[in-house]
Amino acid sequence: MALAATALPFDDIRALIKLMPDLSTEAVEAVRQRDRQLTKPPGSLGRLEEVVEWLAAVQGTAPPTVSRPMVAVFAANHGVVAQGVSPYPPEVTRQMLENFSAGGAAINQICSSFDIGLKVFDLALDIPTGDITQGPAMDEAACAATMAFGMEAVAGGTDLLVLGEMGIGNTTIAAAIYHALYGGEARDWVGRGTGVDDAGLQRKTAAVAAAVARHKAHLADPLEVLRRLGGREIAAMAGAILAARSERVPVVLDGYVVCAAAAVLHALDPRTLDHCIAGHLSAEGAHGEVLRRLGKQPLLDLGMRLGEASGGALAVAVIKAALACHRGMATFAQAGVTDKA
Ligand SMILES: Cc1cc2ncn([C@H]3O[C@H](COP(=O)(O)O)[C@@H](O)[C@H]3O)c2cc1C
Ligand SMILES: O=C(O)c1cccnc1
Repeated sequence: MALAATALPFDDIRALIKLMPDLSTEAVEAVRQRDRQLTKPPGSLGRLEEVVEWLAAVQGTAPPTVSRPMVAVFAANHGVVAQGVSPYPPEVTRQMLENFSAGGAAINQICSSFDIGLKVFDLALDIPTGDITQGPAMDEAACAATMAFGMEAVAGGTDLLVLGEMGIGNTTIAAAIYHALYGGEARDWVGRGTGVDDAGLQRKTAAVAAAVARHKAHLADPLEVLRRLGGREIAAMAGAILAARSERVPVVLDGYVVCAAAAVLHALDPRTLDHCIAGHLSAEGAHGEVLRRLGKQPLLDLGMRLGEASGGALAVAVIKAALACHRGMATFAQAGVTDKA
């Protein structure tokens, strides 16, 4: 990409969005043509059929392939925890990374159940971002550099990417982003996260309201929302989504927190999420409204509210089965089954 030497980092991101490849309508047509010949009534696999069309559209090939699915978990710490917004201390972020390495977390078990690779990225856990109620989370250079890190992190090596996060306090960060992008009242976007009590919920709502009020004059630009109210894992995931698009890699979004990264990109240009699917509906209350605004219907609804990419990774099981049906089922001619007249 040719960029002027004077270009600001955020301008690089905007330039990259303009270069996004379109999805392939030819590949979708080829998938539909094969689907019509498979031994089942047309449309009977419902959403599974759409999933295969989506994979083909993104990858630009028919049939599409999912041979190396990968979960990428981005971890960061947040200054806003000083406002008493999480029942857990920020040390838990690092402790959970150790748990991921040891294989003891939910995401380890889900990945091994469905043969999914797992990579975890530590985004300077010892240096929390600024408390968003007091000032910006990051400066522009740090935010753009973290987006670039997210792009590099997922480059190559996968044909289906699931994004996830670990960061104590990040449901407050996500709520602030939604409140900034979508308006309404702070309480519309705030949930209990890991389980704050009523007093904690009040502190959380007050922190989200205070953060958005403090930065109000600068929130018209979604990238300013990201740098002022976001966190490093959110910025890295936004970068990862963009990189996946340029590499034609389909992306599975996890829950309420991951979708905050998606929402920033969607506000810049809704087409940035054409290669993304919503893995599940989180039990964190506002997630349904977020998905409605993003125009995404979740694949699963299991009452989960964990993060770590757990809901997204479970959706890979459905995606793999959808593709196995498409690639492996016999046609009416092959099986000697009579098609409808
Ligand atoms: C042991 C443990 C494991 C987790 N795995 C994901 N999260 C999830 O909870 C955090 C956000 O919730 P809040 O905003 O309420 O702090 C994130 O780290 C998220 O990934 C966890 C949280 C805990 C405590
Ligand atoms: O849905 C999520 O992303 C979520 C919900 C609660 C806690 N952490 C993450």
